[in-house]
Amino acid sequence: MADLLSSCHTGRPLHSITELYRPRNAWTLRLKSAADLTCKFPLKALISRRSRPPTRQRTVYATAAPVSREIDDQAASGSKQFPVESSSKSKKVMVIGGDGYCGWATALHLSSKGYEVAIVDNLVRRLFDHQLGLSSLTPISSIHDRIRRWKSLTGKSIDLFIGDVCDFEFLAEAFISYEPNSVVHFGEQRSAPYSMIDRSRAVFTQHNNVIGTLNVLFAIKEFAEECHLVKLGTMGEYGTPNIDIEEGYITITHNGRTDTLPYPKQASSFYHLSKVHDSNNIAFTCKAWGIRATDLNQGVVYGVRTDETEMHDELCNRFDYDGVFGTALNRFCVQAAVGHPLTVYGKGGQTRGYLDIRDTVQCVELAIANPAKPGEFRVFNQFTEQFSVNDLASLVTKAGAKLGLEVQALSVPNPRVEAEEHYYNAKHTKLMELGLQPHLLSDSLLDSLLNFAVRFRDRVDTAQIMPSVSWKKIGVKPRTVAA
Ligand SMILES: O=c1ccn([C@@H]2O[C@H](COP(=O)(O)OP(=O)(O)O[C@H]3O[C@H](CS(=O)(=O)O)[C@@H](O)[C@H](O)[C@H]3O)[C@@H](O)[C@H]2O)c(=O)[nH]1
Repeated sequence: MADLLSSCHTGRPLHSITELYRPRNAWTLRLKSAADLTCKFPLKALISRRSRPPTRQRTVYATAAPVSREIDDQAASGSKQFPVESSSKSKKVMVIGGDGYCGWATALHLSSKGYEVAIVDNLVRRLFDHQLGLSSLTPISSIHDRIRRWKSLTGKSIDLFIGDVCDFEFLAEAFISYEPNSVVHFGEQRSAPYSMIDRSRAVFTQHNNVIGTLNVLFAIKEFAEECHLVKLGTMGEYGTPNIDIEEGYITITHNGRTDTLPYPKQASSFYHLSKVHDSNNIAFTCKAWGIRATDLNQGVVYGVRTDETEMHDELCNRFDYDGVFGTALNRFCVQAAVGHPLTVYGKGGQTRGYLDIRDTVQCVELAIANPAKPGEFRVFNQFTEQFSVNDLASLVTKAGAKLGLEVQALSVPNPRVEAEEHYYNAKHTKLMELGLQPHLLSDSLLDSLLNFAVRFRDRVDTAQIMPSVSWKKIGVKPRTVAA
């Protein structure tokens, strides 16, 4: 904890979140690499000696503290029992990053659909806010209160493993004790601007994301080889090529020979690049070890409410509007609500795929319910509609006017290095074929998002709105001030 406080104080980014939860030298056995450990000590045997019998609800900390049933017991009284679908018994899903924006909504959705759910999270997203002086538009409860409230409302338990997937021993223990059928991996540093603050944040992002995913792949190989990996990738892996974007693969004829190859990747931040590296590692392990995996190349997510999160204030999701973690449409709604000009970066012709958070949770459910085959590396483009930044600005301006808000769009110098006018046409049919029923961005949806922002506008810190992370100015000196 001393480390945590000093990190918050100095703004020093952590190289690994494990630093927070485990004093140095606390383990007699430090894992340098899985291969090291496997040859010196039989890892399965080592961990099975330490593991506990499965329990209905667990909270396991990185240091393998005793199992706690406290949340269950406190919450069980007076709960409304939802029917559990019979097939759920064998459907155990581990949601890595289940305390974050997409992860929390997904964990609840899967739980409500009858899956057994365990959240694995190191809570580092909350720490980033402390370090940078940021805050969600919406007040969010602790993960413990969230899970307790869910249990009291629905009777459904969510297991909790608090720790870092970069710490393989922790991850191995979570896998062995939980025995997941599917792993949904949201547990990555997901902000492009965060990864461009300074050298150490760039290194943190790539280390955290790439090594975390590599550890998940090793854990599947070693402990759960049938387990289906559903990995959150990004549409940003493709960049903005001047040809149509396919779903993962493109068939090319070159010098008279034809092959179907991974679609070219042109990511444009250290964050987006980390996802490219992940995709390569996953594709390789599918081939080499027969892992089954689905890479969900997700677009920009908007919205905040899902059927489950709106059941109670304590289930409320986070809503980022700042220049580091806030994404385009959500930011514009908050800006409109507080009378701040909409921050269109550069010419505003940047076009991306977008989707409602209610579709994120639906897509993940569809991927889990229709798993990839052993050895298959499946790629789905996960978005429902394309918009340019200018499109979004004019939609928000119109919706704002209906609510009596005076909204203006302002072109601000683009802090990023990206094409501001370009061709963009990305395929997104595979999830539709599996049955996705999209929530498209209608007037009424935009009205409700704006109303939501208006409801919480007193919580907005307008100093966090303008972008302050520059792709070109990134340097080696640690930036300790609010980004
Ligand atoms: O106030 C703003 C904010 C953003 N933009 C522009 O809007 C576009 C999208 O930016 P964003 O911040 O909404 O989204 P991005 O940085 O691309 O990242 C987000 O969306 C990605 C999907 S995608 O964009 O790569 O398809 C996810 O992978 C990330 O985790 C998520 O943070 C960019 O061209 C950006 O320059 C503005 O013009 N004004």
